Amino acid sequence: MFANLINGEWVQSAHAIVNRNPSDLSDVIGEYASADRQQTLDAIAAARQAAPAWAATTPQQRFDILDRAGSEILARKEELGRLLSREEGKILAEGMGEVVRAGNIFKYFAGECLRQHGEVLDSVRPGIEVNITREPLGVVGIIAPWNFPIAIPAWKIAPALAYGNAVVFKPASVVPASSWALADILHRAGVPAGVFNLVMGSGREVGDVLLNAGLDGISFTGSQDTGKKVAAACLGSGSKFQLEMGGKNPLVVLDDADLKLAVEAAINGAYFSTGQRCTASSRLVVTAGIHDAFVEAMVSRLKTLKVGHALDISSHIGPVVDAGQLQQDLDYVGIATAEGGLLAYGGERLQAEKDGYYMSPALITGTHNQMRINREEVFGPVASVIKVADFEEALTIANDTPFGLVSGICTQSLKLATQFRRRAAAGMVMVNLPTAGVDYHVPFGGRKGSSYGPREQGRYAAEFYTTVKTAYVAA
Ligand SMILES: NC(=O)C1=CN([C@@H]2O[C@H](COP(=O)(O)OP(=O)(O)OC[C@H]3O[C@@H](n4cnc5c(N)ncnc54)[C@H](OP(=O)(O)O)[C@@H]3O)[C@@H](O)[C@H]2O)C=CC1
Ligand SMILES: O=C(O)CCC(=O)C(=O)O
Repeated sequence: MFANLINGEWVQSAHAIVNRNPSDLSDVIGEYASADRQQTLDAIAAARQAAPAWAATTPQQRFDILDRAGSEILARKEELGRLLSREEGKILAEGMGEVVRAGNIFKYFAGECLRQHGEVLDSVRPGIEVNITREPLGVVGIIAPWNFPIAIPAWKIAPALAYGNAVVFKPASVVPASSWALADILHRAGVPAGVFNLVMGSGREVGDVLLNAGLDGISFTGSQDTGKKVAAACLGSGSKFQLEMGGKNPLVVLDDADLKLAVEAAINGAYFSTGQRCTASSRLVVTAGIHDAFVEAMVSRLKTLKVGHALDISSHIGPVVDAGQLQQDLDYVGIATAEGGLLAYGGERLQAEKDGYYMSPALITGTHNQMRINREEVFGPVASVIKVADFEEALTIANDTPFGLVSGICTQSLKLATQFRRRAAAGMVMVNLPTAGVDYHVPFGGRKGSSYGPREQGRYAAEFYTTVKTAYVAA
């Protein structure tokens, strides 16, 4: 059984998480130790003890460790990419791409260790100097989702360590293998005992302990429902917190769009990675003049996509991650058609020899923005089309959502693209690009119900993982 990493030791548990391949349920990836409450408390105590010495390391020491971890991740991209695709179900090219992203993130934050700086100002009073510096929070709890099993842990763990914090990390139960591999790499890269702890286990048990332990910070990505629980618990226990929680992202297609480009952006954004991205384009907002041609071209393109085993290089779309998510996706197709939407393509459970969780990508037309299919996050290969009159209506509909992560537009008009960029009520805007697929060195995050707290990624990550100190010194 793959063990948890607590205080620099591999620790077994009484119970196991059995990790199965969603492409082929007969393929068991491994058994992973499911930590209990006491083991989670042990990990927190170890992190508390290790945090001050880690905060006092030199930037060079932290650089060396994070850089070594990044190099190993990059060197093992094929092996780790296969492992990731086996446990989560995204196709191999996407799995390997995600591993490369994780390696680059560690390299980037290794560099950030060396680039930390403060500010010196003269006081408004004579003879006084003001120094503004950043300090680590202390111990940070990290709770990750299943849809990016190595990149999301990387973009939380790397800045936490780079800025001098100790970490207790809980991965999603359904994808422990990539997290275990990452913990093993960090351990061998030289992270001191207790500075990085891995506690695999359920949200109800391990997650609950982390939320109520009064940690210095909690960084969470996952559903809105759980995010609300995280927020309430952190307010109670006094932990600083940061939440990333999904989207209902619009891709606007205007009459003047390059049709081929718009279709490729929509196919990529809505269906690649099986639509299991918080940045997925689940609402396609299309103006009347291009609507019919767009829908026809989408259906033609969808017919060329092969749904299949994630490790089969001819597959374009892998399985859904598990039975619960598959049922949720199929239910939403039913909800949309019951509300009056028309199923233009797909939306069916696909039977497979190996019993994987396969469904055909669904395109639903004739929808309006108040339908549940356009208000609630599905998190699967399901997209709906909303027909609108013109740019102004498209923008209004794009912004009319409880979420605000990404907003995209396809147009050849610089003027309308600029208007959209300025007026979109979202944390990220994409012009003539899919809504999904972001860089690792720039801020990531949204507005309204999508996010709470400082942005993740790039140097903006320092806003969450550090606290600012202002010192007044009489000269
Ligand atoms: N925005 C995004 O990036 C993501 C959004 N989602 C959305 O969430 C839906 C459900 O996915 P799911 O994985 O169940 O998401 P959850 O929000 O339930 O899980 C995310 C993480 O939180 C943990 N967790 C769950 N309950 C608690 C709790 N009470 N206290 C502390 N931690 C907890 C989970 O642990 P455990 O795995 O053990 O349950 C997991 O590590 C999806 O259908 C999708 O709509 C999901 C993933 C990512
Ligand atoms: O689209 C991306 O590259 C990132 C998506 C993401 O972070 C998520 O789905 O949680």
